[in-house]
Amino acid sequence: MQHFLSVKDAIDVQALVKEALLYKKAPYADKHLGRNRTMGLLFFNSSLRTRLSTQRAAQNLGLELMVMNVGQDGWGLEFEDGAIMNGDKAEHIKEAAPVVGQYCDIVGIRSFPTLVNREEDYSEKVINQFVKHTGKPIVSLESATRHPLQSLADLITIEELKTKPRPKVVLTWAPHVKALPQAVPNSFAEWMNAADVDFVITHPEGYELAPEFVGNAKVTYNQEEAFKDADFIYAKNWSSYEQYGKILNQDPAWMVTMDKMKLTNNAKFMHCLPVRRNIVVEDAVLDSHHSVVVQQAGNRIWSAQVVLKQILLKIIKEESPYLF
Ligand SMILES: NCCC[C@H](NC(=O)CCC(=O)O)C(=O)O
Ligand SMILES: NC(=O)OP(=O)(O)O
Repeated sequence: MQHFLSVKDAIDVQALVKEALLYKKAPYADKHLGRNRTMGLLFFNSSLRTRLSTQRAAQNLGLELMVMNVGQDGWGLEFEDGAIMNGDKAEHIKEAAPVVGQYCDIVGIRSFPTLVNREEDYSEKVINQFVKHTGKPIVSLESATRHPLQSLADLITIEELKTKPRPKVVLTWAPHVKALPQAVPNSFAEWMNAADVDFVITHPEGYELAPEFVGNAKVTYNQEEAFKDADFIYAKNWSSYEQYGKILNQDPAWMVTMDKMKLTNNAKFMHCLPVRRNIVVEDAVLDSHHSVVVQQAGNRIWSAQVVLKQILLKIIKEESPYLF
């Protein structure tokens, strides 16, 4: 694997899931793979799970780590080609990224969307400039439009917990107080469309995701209809794609409740976290046997570890082709 930015970088999704579950049983099986190599994690935005689980995954593979909150501690970065840098941005990505590449063998980037400029966000301007200028493999730690390490962990969780070969998986929009990115639902949809599941998306009118992510999913505005016989309920808020970055609806009737969970096939409740209790989902669901959110977050280690393994194997192969 060269970079990890979307499901397209996973040559065989099922094989990745299987390998991740092997790591869960034997976390240190490849402890020497990352020896004398360093991973850098650059955060433009807050994180708990991604930061800690990716560090843990890297440590399990013997990698050294450097972590930086570039959004807070770094120089303001300019991304425009040809910019006259007379404002508050001290450094251009054309220097910053290759400098990071001098220090690190693999680089993880977290960079949320602007939610103002759709074209810019959907062109993945920030992470793609790191890909272009760093000269090292780049791992998305949640970019403007995708969160692939999360989606792989979600698929691992579904694989672990499914009770039938082709479970019904429902992605439901839920209310929120803030305008949030489409990255998590986009990415979840992209991975579910690559998996063997019966995939349904439900949201209020105006919250249609970009068609390239919806793919072949069934889409309905009727949440209760969607919940019927579901095996997994995956809740997430997102802001509008059509009226880009806007909040169109905060109707609490879209919150996931115990009454709605009763319509399902005793479904597991999933959320990428952080989740706002009694806004997105009521306490009764999160505190019940339905909720698998902690196990799901735990699986972030194995999703990161299997991805870093694939990238390390490519680096080692290129350095020492005679070994293969
Ligand atoms: N990495 C997982 C989700 C990150 C982000 N959530 C948030 O910003 C929640 C913030 C809040 O609840 O205030 C999102 O939706 O993409
Ligand atoms: N799910 C997730 O990515 O969590 P963090 O934002 O805390 O990393």
